[in-house]
Amino acid sequence: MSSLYSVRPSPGEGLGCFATAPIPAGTLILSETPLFNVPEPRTNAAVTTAFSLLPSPEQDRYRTLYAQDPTAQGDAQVVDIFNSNAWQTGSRTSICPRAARFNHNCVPNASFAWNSQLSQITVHAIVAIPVDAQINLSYERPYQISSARREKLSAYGFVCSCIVCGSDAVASDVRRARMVVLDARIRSGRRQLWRSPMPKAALELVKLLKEEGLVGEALGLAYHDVAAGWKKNGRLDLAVGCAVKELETAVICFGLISPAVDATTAFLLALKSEHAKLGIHAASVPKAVASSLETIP
Ligand SMILES: C[S@@+](CC[C@H](N)C(=O)[O-])C[C@H]1O[C@@H](n2cnc3c(N)ncnc32)[C@H](O)[C@@H]1O
Repeated sequence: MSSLYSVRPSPGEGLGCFATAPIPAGTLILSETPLFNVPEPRTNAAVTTAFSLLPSPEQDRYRTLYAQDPTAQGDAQVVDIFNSNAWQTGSRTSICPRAARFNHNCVPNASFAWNSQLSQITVHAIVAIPVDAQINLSYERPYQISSARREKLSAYGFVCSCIVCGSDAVASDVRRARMVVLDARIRSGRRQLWRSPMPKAALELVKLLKEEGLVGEALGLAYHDVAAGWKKNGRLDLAVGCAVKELETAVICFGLISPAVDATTAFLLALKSEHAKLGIHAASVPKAVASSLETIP
């Protein structure tokens, strides 16, 4: 795969990855096999032992990666580099030297994933990335307001200066605080005093995620929740439509050959077959439902 980006200095961020050509959404930007990994929960001893087993040229390559403390030596340097560059890959944490050059943005334009089918990490563009734009991943979960993200990101030794940590912080915090509430409500599956005819929380989450520009994995999960909600409410026709959206998002974030796309396809097919068995055809959609669906293009 010829590289779609070059690694060069990014002011205030060390090195970063910049598109060398326009990159359409859904493009596989990078796939990489980890140099080494350790099981979670990890220990410093596990990291230094795994590092000591690497061939010398790979150790040298590792030592070129970013370290928070450039004066650290020996095991302290190995651990510092690991903590600054490692990614969660299933039940392990891995060093992927090429993926380690992507900087963070709270509204990322690319999605990082561990693909257990390929035993590789993948990075996909989740929106169209113009030439010369920096390609960013998110190091943090999206459902957090700026102060919470700032605290988490301080572990990496930097203060994020992206738009939703800066000029758009107030509006963004309102949206993200609401996302936290909605996500908790969906996860707890709290019983309602009266039954809503539609999955309100998940529909609102989809709307907010789009307003915030968070069109990656979180949006796919929210589509899933909308589909599951419609199913619960006996609207398999609407559930199928949302499961299609979930699948489209999964293909963009993870690529066609991925466990995530397999799972999403299975969910969609199960809904379709249930819908077909019941012989239900798209019923006329009540007005309130139709207007809420307008939020899902
Ligand atoms: C995984 S490395 C990313 C590549 C790194 N910039 C390099 O030069 O190799 C993580 C480090 O990059 C820097 N970094 C990443 N995103 C940043 C951002 N949005 N603003 C400032 N520094 C950032 C921080 O120093 C962080 O600890």
